[in-house]
Amino acid sequence: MSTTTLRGTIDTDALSRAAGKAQTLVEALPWLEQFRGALVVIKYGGNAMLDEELKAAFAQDIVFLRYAGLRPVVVHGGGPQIASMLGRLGLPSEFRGGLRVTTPEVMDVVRMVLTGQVGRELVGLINRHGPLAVGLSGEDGALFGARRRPATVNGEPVDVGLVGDVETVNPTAVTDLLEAGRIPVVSTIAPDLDEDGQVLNVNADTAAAALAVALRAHKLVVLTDVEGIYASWPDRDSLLSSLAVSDADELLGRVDAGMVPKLEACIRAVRQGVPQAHVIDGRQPHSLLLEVFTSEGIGTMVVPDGADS
Ligand SMILES: Nc1ncnc2c1ncn2[C@@H]1O[C@H](COP(=O)(O)OP(=O)(O)O)[C@@H](O)[C@H]1O
Ligand SMILES: CC(=O)N[C@@H](CCC(=O)OP(=O)(O)O)C(=O)O
Repeated sequence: MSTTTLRGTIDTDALSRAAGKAQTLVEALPWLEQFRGALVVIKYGGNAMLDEELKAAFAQDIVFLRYAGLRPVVVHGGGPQIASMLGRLGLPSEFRGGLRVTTPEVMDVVRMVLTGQVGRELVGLINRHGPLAVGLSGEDGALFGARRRPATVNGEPVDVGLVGDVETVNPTAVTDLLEAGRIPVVSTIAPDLDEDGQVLNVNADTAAAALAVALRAHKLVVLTDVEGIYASWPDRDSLLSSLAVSDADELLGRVDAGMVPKLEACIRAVRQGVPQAHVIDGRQPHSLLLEVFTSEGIGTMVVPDGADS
């Protein structure tokens, strides 16, 4: 629609679109105030990482957070990318109890793909916007120390080889980078605390939670390939917007597949002092910005007991 004035034509539709954009920016103001300087750990999952446009949008969001005054730390996975490289090399890709069976040959591939490929690519995408991102793995500066853990299948422990759980975090390598204004991009390979020179394959969700705790992060955000946490998966009407940590604990027995380590990560982070942990849809472009800067948020938020009221 247009209106003619003495000075020419005013496009009233364009004006109302501009007002909508301004409204979106203004809505972000309280969150910009609340999160100024806030340290946020973002776990970027393998399946939400397969589309080129989504990856570029994710990198934009991370840079946006940094320029908006937050301190983002990226922890990435890469399960599908590891599977693809194992396939190319003719090695088996097997999971038991949600964890990859990791022989010494598989460990070499996991380390090469996470640190040498997936991490490098994310660093490159972020650095298109400026020299901000620096990649590191749990080996750098002794960031992580891990101990071997078995998987649990039908309540029984099952050996999955060179797989570990993070037990120690020395966050100095990350905090040094943050102080220098950088964006750390972490791959989750960890030295074995019990065997000198050995490294272990660590699930990226649980490693992100351990890092969020050690850094006293304001929030942990886990991007994945589903809208959030469903109370009774796959019932699409059961998406949860928020849940208390003891309800999350109770739900743990009823979720399966890849959601188990994500829910465990949220519980671990919140129980150990991170005020909020989110599972959001990495398939939706700019979901991270919607989570941080809009009043409705997006996905599912896990909070301490009593904080959800
Ligand atoms: N209760 C639940 N809510 C949401 N997703 C669930 C639930 N239970 C199982 N899932 C499954 O978990 C998957 C996410 O895990 P995964 O594919 O391993 O993620 P990523 O590759 O991001 O690490 C979802 O796509 C869904 O199939
Ligand atoms: C022990 C274990 O299973 N490690 C994972 C590490 C990568 C990861 O967690 O990647 P996503 O976040 O993409 O699932 C693996 O080897 O696939």
